[in-house]
Amino acid sequence: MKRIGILTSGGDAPGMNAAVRAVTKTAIHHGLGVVGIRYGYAGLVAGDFVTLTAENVDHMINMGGTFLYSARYPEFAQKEVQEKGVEQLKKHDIDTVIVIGGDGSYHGALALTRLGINSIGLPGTIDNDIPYTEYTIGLDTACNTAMQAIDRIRDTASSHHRVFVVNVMGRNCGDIAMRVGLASGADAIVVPERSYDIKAIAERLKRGFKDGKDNGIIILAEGVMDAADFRTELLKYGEFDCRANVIGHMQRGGAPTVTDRINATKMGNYAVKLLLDGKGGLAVGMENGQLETHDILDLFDEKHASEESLIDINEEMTK
Ligand SMILES: Nc1ncnc2c1ncn2[C@@H]1O[C@H](COP(=O)(O)OP(=O)(O)OP(=O)(O)O)[C@@H](O)[C@H]1O
Ligand SMILES: O=P(O)(O)OC[C@H]1O[C@](O)(CO)[C@@H](O)[C@@H]1O
Ligand SMILES: [Mg+2]
Repeated sequence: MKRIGILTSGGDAPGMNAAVRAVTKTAIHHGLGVVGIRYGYAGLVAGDFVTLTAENVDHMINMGGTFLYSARYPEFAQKEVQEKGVEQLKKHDIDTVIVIGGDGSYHGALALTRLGINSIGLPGTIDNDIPYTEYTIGLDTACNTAMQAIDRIRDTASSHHRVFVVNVMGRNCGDIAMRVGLASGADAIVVPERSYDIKAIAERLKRGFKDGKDNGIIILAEGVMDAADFRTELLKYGEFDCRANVIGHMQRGGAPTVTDRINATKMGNYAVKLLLDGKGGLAVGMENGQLETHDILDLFDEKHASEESLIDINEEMTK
């Protein structure tokens, strides 16, 4: 093995830098060189490479965003573009790659492996939408950030006896909404994985106010609909003082939590060991708190299993 290339791709996620740091430090420990590829697959094809040293990644464990930058570069789905990327890697003596990104980015990692560059995918996305893993790097920080925002929204909602419909991120996956909804004591959690009854939600809110509650919070996954549209629908079933709120990209920023730092570090360390063992085309995941691997190819036929029981628990606790 010569040198490891590392890139971050897709939406940035808190903890990506911690993973890059772990890869760099572990690789150096084993006498390997590490090259940072900037701007995801776009930088790979352009040859935007930077040698990483232990000093480069110092203080990176606590930094949000990705210092390697990220990109959405759909052109990388084309074989001839992938081959240009491989040429760049060979030119720079890089024979293995670690990709930190979401499900889309994994397609690129598999393509590189098939073209002779052993590549390992680390789950780096706030969405937690990757099959065969209960956790993705950035999920915990994003949930904490959203939860803190909702705590603040509840303060103002209570002061005015208002209902707030709050959109949280997650693309087509409801995991952030489920976690944040339960953690913030939402009156309803609405996600793409489950059908919902907007009239029943309105009735529940009405009952709450009648019984003396002074606020209503609905956590709405962005994959279902916009908070503004949901508000319009809700108002057909009751007269609420109701506001729509979108937390948005704030959920992707900020210093990673302890959980994200530790898991990103473990995953980065593990990825180097997999490459040292000559492995490629694998996705690192976590099941019952333990790291494991699956063939990337197997992920594409699977759907991520959300912890939907969180919604059941929340439902059981609402009248
Ligand atoms: N089929 C594919 N083949 C090769 N590369 C791909 C493919 N699909 C996506 N990619 C690469 O991965 C990049 C990121 O994919 P995508 O935008 O789906 O984000 P992601 O990795 O799923 O992360 P997130 O959803 O968290 O933002 C794309 O811009 C592209 O460069
Ligand atoms: O940063 P962009 O391109 O606006 O993408 C937003 C999307 O990226 C994510 O933040 C991460 O995949 C999703 O939750 C969201 O739907
Ligand atoms: Mg994705």
